[in-house]
Formats: sequence, structure tokens, C-alpha cells
Amino acid sequence: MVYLTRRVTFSAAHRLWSEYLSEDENYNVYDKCANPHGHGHNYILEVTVRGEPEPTTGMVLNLTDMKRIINERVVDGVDHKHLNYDVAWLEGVIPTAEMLVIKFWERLAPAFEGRLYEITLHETENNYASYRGPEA
Ligand SMILES: Nc1nc2c(c(=O)[nH]1)N=C([C@H](O)[C@H](O)COP(=O)(O)OP(=O)(O)OP(=O)(O)O)CN2
Ligand SMILES: [Zn+2]
Repeated sequence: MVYLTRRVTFSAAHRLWSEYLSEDENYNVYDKCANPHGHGHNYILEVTVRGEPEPTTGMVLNLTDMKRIINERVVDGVDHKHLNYDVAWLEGVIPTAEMLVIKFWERLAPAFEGRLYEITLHETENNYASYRGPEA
């Protein structure tokens, strides 16, 4: 089994805020990240597929196709956007790294036809979340 990864970057703004919490609770939980003006990150997204290389091509998947799929299904929708307001498929989602990897998985998995293995989203140099899909 070979694991093949494509890394992409995008920039986006967000505000961490929960409609299930009071204003005080929001500021207690999210602190500076609850600032109403939001803040931005230069995200790094790593998408990993797995499989056996096809003998006739030497590829698990063509990385050029991976690039197109990731750009079309995720990056083009979120790059230079405000994640709380601008992206229809993130409506109602608290845009933490954890929630974003789940939503990105949902958009990418169908296109990779069972070969998607892991998604990792780096929010800062020190903070990242990884997801390997729902438990079977
Ligand atoms: N469970 C989560 N907690 C937090 C998330 C998240 O996505 N999931 N996100 C944030 C903020 O958006 C931001 O990413 C964190 O900022 P900060 O704590 O300043 O992290 P840095 O890596 O920039 O800070 P260093 O001081 O450089 O370590 C908050 N919580
Ligand atoms: Zn943030």
C-alpha cells in the first residue's frame, strides 16, 4: 500500500463563536478568537490517498488530477473567504480546524472513490487537525 499526499495552501478569515453559548461563554471559551472582526490564517491542507500503484502507469492516482479535485472541491471555495459568512457549504459550522477537516472530507471523499485516507489541516505553525473519515 502506498500513501500519496498533495499539499495546498489557502488564506481565509474566521471567527470562533457558538450560537449554543452565551456571549460571556463565547468569550470565555474562544477568548481572542471570538473577536467580532475575525482574524485570518494561512492554512496548509494535506490530502492523502492510498492504494497500489497501477502497473501500467506507476501511479496510485495522478497528482495533477488530485490538484484539480482539491482545488475545485475545496480551495476555490474557501481561499480569501470569510469562513463564517462566505461559503454556503460551511453555513452553521463553527470553523475550527476540527470542523473544517470533517467538512473537507465530506466534499473530497466522493471524488476519490474510496481511496481518500487522511486530511490534515494546519491552522498555524503549531496547531493542526487530522481526520480519517467516519468510523466504519
Ligand atoms: N480545538 C481548537 N481550538 C482552537 C482552534 C481550533 O481550530 N480548534 N483555533 C484557534 C484559533 O483560531 C487559532 O488557531 C489559535 O491561535 P493561537 O492560540 O494564537 O495559536 P498560535 O499557534 O498562533 O499560537 P502560538 O502562541 O504561536 O502557539 C484557537 N483554539
Ligand atoms: Zn483562528
